[in-house]
Amino acid sequence: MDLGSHPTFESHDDGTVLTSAPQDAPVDRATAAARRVVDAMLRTDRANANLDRVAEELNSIADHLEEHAPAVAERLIDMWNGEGVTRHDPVTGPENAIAPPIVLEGLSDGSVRGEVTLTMPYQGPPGCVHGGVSALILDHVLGVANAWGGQAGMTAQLNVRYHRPTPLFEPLTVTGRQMSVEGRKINTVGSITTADGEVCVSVEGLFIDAAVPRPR
Ligand SMILES: CCCCCCCC/C=C\CCCCCCCC(=O)SCCNC(=O)CCNC(=O)[C@H](O)C(C)(C)COP(=O)(O)OP(=O)(O)OC[C@H]1O[C@@H](n2cnc3c(N)ncnc32)[C@H](O)[C@@H]1OP(=O)(O)O
Repeated sequence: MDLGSHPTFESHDDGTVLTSAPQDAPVDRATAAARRVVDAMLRTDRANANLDRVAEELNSIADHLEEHAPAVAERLIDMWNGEGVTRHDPVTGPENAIAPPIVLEGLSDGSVRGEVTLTMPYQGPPGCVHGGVSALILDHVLGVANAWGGQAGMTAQLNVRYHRPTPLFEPLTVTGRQMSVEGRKINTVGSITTADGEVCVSVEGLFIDAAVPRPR
């Protein structure tokens, strides 16, 4: 899978930042505000907050953004050619309000690593992370681990084991590592652990090196 050049690398003492750390660009600031709105919407007092006004103002913001939206095909070309591949995805993308977003580093031992504290929008069981959200995060982290390992691919299988509930509101460490490459088949593992080192979720993924054409 051709990932092309990656315009957002930065060298750090600990490793190499593989994803796009949020910057002070207007789009990053606007997306961070949208993320804050999603979180606050779940926390606010339904009886006392003026939600009619909130709906009106948010719809007016959406109207403005949609008025300035190019055709989807054009937008996809910009995303994949101009802006860098790590700015829009739902796990690390600073421009994607759905993303926490997680900053991932590639370490010299071949693994990738990031830290994240997840909040209300990612809830599954009471006070805990939704299992599908953990799977989403790990699928992506394994994908980045493959890129860091030198051969990337499409997810063909993801085997997820939930060892214990994953807490919200606590720092979590997410890791991934490419284990082997046999022809087009890539085996990759990863986990989500608490600050105490307890493994909450572990995954084994099979990825297949497959060409996905970039929009042009
Ligand atoms: C220098 C550092 C750089 C760092 C840069 C950092 C930046 C990183 C940037 C960006 C990271 C991005 C991270 C993204 C991560 C997201 C991942 C996703 O969400 S991927 C979307 C979900 N997955 C799909 O939609 C796939 C759908 N499936 C398919 O397209 C096909 O089935 C595919 C490509 C998986 C395989 O299809 P075929 O036609 O190419 O190949 P066939 O011939 O079927 O299989 C090849 C071999 O693999 C086995 N195989 C295929 N699928 C299998 C499966 N599910 N289970 C077991 N084996 C399977 C087959 O049995 C065959 O094996 P035999 O060669 O015969 O031994």
